[in-house]
Amino acid sequence: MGSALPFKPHWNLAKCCAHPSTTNPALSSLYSVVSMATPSSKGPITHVIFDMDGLLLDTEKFYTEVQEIILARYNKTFDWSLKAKMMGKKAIEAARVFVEETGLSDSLSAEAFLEEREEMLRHMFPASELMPGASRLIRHLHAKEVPIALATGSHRRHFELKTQKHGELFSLMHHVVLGDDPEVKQGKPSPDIFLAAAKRFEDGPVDPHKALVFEDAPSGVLAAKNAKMSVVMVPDPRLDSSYHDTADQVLSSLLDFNPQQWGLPPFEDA
Ligand SMILES: O=P(O)(O)OC[C@@H](O)CO
Ligand SMILES: [Mg+2]
Repeated sequence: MGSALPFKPHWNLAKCCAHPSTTNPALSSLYSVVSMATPSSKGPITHVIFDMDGLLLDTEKFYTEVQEIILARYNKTFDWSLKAKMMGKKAIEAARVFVEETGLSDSLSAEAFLEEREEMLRHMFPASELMPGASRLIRHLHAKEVPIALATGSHRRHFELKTQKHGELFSLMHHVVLGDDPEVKQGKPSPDIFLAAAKRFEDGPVDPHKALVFEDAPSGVLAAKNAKMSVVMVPDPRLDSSYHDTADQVLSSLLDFNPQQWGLPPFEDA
């Protein structure tokens, strides 16, 4: 499905020496910054846009589990190279990737796959838990009056099930853009969702160079870059590290984010 990534990145990723962890390997584990391009060339960040699945909520494991179950029926195994191509996308787009990449399209349609997946997922999503550092970062930015928004490939029904236990935290977002929003014509890696999110802040369209996106998925990182935004990637460690190269900064956890590096107010507990 290589052709499903129509947007070619065209920015320069100068690996930076500004952050101590990039020059001193001993500090690297301390900071848990996997890699970093210089944020200084981007100008200070004024607005933040969060992805949801796999970044704020530990929901990617549900998709993985269900897809493993479905594939086992065909004596096939689900792996992280397929996962990398599906994650972050709208449901139907991910479903097409699944049936094509597994060679099942003749026996299983994308629609039938979705129906079967849905039946299992709807029982799992209400148990969704927050990822480490998600609550701390959202609450910090909100308290410091940094405008924050959510941009998730999830459609409304899934969004509601996943956030059932976390309504108060998600209400801190200035706005939420979902995968089934009419303005999101194409899912990630198209920039549609991030451009829609940037438009809906109170003070009108935000200059993309002043927007920082947090993402876990390769398609989401590309979508942010296609929208000309800066992006911090917090990938699952099982994802191939070649997917890190497109991000401006790669962290092991949201807990390792240093707002000051991006011109954002520092944590008071740091
Ligand atoms: O955009 P996010 O929030 O990762 O959601 C996509 C999703 O439906 C699962 O991969
Ligand atoms: Mg995600």
